[in-house]
Amino acid sequence: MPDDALAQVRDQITKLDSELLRLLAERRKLTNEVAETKIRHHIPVRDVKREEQLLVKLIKEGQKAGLDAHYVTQLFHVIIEDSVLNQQAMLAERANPGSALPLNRVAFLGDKGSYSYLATQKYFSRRPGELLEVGCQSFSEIIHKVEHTEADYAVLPIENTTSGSINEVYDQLQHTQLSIIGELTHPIRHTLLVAKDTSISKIRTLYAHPQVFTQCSHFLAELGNVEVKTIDSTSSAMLKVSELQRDDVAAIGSEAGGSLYGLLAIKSNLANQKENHSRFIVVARDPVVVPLQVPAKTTLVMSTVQKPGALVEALMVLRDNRINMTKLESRPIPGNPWEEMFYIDMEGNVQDGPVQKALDALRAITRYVKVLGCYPSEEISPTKVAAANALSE
Ligand SMILES: C=C(O[C@@H]1C=C(C(=O)O)C=C[C@H]1O)C(=O)O
Repeated sequence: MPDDALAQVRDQITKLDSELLRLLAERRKLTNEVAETKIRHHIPVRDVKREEQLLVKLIKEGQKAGLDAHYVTQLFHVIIEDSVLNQQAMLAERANPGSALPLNRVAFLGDKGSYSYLATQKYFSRRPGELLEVGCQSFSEIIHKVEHTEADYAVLPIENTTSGSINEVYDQLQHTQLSIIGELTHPIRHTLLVAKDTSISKIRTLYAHPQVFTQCSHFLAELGNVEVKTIDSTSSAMLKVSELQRDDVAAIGSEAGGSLYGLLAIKSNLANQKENHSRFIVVARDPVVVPLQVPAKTTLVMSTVQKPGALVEALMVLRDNRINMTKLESRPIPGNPWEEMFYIDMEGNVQDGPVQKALDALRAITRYVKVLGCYPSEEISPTKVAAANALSE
């Protein structure tokens, strides 16, 4: 294709992409109007039936336009997830009048470009007020900053789909008076980042956070003659590589983060598992009220009495109240060998009957129970429609 013809078609594509963005912004505005009605009439945010109808219609229309069902479904999952999360954030804000700050000072691990930084940006992009990032060197520093009003919120990674729970964060939660007020999941796409155009075979030194090494152990095992250096955060690893400007030094981090340091990605998908996500919690000094129209999660920490079956008994309380437990984690209690603290995430709102009843029952049979927070659940499971159904009608 001659250069000017290529430029012309690209020009049309650029215009179409801008138009798509404009339409998406318009759609978002309309869904915010829907949220206003839901607030007035106490209607739940999520309407899976409506989503199904919409998807079936779109899959059919897409098919006629030459777009396959999978593509249309994937696209609209992202769009609908965004709409549901925005509406949830709107409702949560209204349920906590006066809580919105003009400036949100948020403490997180690392600096610009760390995964925690990217998660922080994502979470606060849906919330009013400006964001002031407060990068920290350790989880205890993050907690300290919020406890001592040097920051308003903290964003902390709590678990990863490849490496599991982040014990240090659980241990911090045992001692703090802060409350969990939100959660989010963020895809972790580990990429090999370099400062200069080079190849993997030339790399001799590799910087990354220890969690990252765990998540990429298969890739690292294949690397061979490379000195692996652990560093306190992904952003420190990226900064180091950008400062050194050598063709035999690399860092592992996200491509988006690396671009903030002018780094090039020479290999992506380094994690052992293809689907690598981290779940982050957002904590603040005061708890929040979660409106009943929004799916909520409650996290508690408890220690059971020392007798056989004590944990089972506690879990039966959840079953008896038809509460779905989404996570159970145990951590040692310092100074009490072989005793454990149990952390439980469950679906449900502390203002609602079943969770209140369960908490009362747990208080009666355990040594200690504390609610660490009740917050809107950001795990938006995508609505499924069988493409065959959509196309057969
Ligand atoms: C916008 C709405 O809220 C949610 C988001 C939807 C969407 O983005 O299309 C559809 C149904 C709801 O789960 C709605 O109820 O119409």
